[in-house]
Amino acid sequence: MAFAYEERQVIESLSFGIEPGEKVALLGCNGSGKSTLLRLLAGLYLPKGGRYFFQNKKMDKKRIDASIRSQIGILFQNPESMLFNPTVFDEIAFSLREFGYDDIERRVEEIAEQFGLEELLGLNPLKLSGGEKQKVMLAAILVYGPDLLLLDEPTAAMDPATTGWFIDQLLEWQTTLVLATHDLSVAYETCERALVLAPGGQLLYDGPMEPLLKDYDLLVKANLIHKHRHRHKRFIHSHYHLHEG
Ligand SMILES: Nc1ncnc2c1ncn2[C@@H]1O[C@H](COP(=O)(O)OP(=O)(O)OP(=O)(O)O)[C@@H](O)[C@H]1O
Repeated sequence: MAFAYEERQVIESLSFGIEPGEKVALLGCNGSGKSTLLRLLAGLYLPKGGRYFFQNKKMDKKRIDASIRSQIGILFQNPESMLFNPTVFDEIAFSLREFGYDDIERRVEEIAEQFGLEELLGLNPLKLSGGEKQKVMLAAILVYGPDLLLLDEPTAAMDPATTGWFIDQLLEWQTTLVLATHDLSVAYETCERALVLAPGGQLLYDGPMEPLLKDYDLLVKANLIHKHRHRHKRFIHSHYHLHEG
């Protein structure tokens, strides 16, 4: 498929398939089109060229109704843009109410316990820290059990301990996952497959994680690592570097 914002081509003839239950890391430098691709996969944008099939049915305007929305969960890069309820409880309950679930209180309390959010349920979500907001938004998505989970830089605001907790959660969830990240170690620990986008939205790599991490030329080409000079004690030297987080 292909996608452009007005005249600006962002995704160029991308072609790939994802099997149910697969965990796929979406890698690429700033502006390579990861967030745009996640929005396409969520059905928030429709391709401007080519086709996108979700669960063997073509995604089009007619299909994007509540039943599709309840099968796909997307976490945006900036969780603030998604928080609009007066309390954390209401935030997590929102989609459950929209999709007509029963037993809402029990479901919210269960996921709040799993995420360690019990003490925050009565608070205004906008007053939480960045990492807590990410957790609330994730809980609000996972509580309705989507088949496809699309996460845009979910660990960007998390401290190392929370990131570790989050990776453990990701490994437990049975949903299909597409995880956009700049953090190669999070990608490696959670996903068996990687898609690497080049600036301009072409696919540079589609395959298992392990060989990708040994392919320095490709990682440099995709801007996922770089060489620079820096200081170690009294010496200045240069080598390949990961800039994570
Ligand atoms: N709403 C929009 N209107 C016009 N251009 C846009 C819009 N959103 C994104 N773009 C452009 O599309 C390109 C891809 O952006 P996108 O946010 O998908 O990249 P990304 O890989 O997610 O980047 P990052 O790693 O910085 O989050 C960028 O050049 C961006 O300027």
